[in-house]
Amino acid sequence: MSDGQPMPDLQKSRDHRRIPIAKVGVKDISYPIVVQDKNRSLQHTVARVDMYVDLPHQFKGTHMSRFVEILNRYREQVALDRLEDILREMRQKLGAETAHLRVEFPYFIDKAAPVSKARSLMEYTCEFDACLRGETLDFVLGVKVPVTSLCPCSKELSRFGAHNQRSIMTVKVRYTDFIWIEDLVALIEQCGSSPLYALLKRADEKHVTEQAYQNPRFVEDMVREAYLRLAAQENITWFSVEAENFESIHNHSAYAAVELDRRGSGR
Ligand SMILES: Nc1nc2c(ncn2[C@@H]2O[C@H](COP(=O)(O)OP(=O)(O)OP(=O)(O)O)[C@@H](O)[C@H]2O)c(=O)[nH]1
Repeated sequence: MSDGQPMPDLQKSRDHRRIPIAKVGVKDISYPIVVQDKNRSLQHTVARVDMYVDLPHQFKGTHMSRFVEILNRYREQVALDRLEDILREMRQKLGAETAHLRVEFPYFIDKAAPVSKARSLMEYTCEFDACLRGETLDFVLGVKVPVTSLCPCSKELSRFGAHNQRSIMTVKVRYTDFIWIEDLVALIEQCGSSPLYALLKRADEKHVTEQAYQNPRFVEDMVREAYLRLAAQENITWFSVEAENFESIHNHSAYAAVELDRRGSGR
């Protein structure tokens, strides 16, 4: 305080409502991170970061500045292999039992167009969602994969064409051995009618249009195809897949979701 008196610390004071808080902290901090890249070793990107801890009922508030202090101590090193260190430090510095750290970031994959082979960077929104409770680290990798879907019903009924649209497939996985984002994207891209590319020349455009027409998929087909492919990977202990088709003939989306949990099944 400018008059030399100690500043009051309201956060530390007692709360009498006897209500513990499961998650309190900072949300949506923009921060540079480093992600392992299958083809280029490392990829630098900028994440939106959420950091939360639990707060016992007797405390009025958490110490918000400490979350940002911790993040800044890991400057240049906020990466998958440091998440557990960051979570441990959050728990310790905030006197909490549970810590949550979620980073959502754009990740870029260099793809070749199907015919011209023209190369371009395609953006995928990814997330690392980690939680440390006791000695258990829970980690979920999430990726949003945009694809084209073409409606089988529309194709069946129509003399010409079929309605088609951009769809977003959201996959989340828990696993035992490292999974590349690139491999997860490639797996999910097989589940729509056609993959998306940032750059298509005319020959490519003809190819993806015909590919989608030959490969019609309901939203149900998309999540079922993803289920089969993900369930075939022993390494994956849990997954969820959502598909949202932004229908071109409706002002609403078609949606489907599936989930498989093998944790505790001895596999
Ligand atoms: N707990 C809490 N703090 C908030 C909130 N909104 C803003 N803050 C501010 O977060 C700032 C930092 O608080 P602390 O982390 O306790 O700061 P500090 O006491 O200087 O730091 P420490 O000595 O490490 O506890 C304060 O200025 C708070 O007012 C809120 O909703 N809850």
